Amino acid sequence: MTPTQDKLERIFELQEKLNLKIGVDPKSMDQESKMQWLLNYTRAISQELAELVDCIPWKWWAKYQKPDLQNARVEVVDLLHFLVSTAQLLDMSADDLFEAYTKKHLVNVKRIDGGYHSKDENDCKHI
Ligand SMILES: O=c1ccn([C@H]2C[C@H](O)[C@@H](COP(=O)(O)O)O2)c(=O)[nH]1
Repeated sequence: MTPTQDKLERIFELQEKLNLKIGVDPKSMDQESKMQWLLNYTRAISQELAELVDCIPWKWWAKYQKPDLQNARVEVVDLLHFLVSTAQLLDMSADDLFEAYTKKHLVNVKRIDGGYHSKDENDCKHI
């Protein structure tokens, strides 16, 4: 990591390198391959999320389960790998993700401050 590089940028760089090593290059994909890889990553996210759930005793009828918070942290990191890969497939850079996050954050705060009694389907169109 260079002294001026931020952590999100570094994560995006490492993820791009790992995915290239695995043989996945979003920059050389046609639309059909992009759709296939979006599905692959969203399925992977769903599976990793299930693994995260398994780190928490969720079976209300069973007594053998124990929390595994160390593994929960690893699952969060696995999820981040696939989330960043998904963002990269959608042509988002670390800067784009940060900008979209902060814009959506403002929408969320406005919704909560306004009581969030109804959903405005258009309040995210500018993000
Ligand atoms: O295309 C891929 C495939 C895997 N992984 C990373 C994400 C997780 O950290 C880990 C998941 O692999 P398993 O531990 O479930 O084998 O590999 C990627 O980043 N990109």
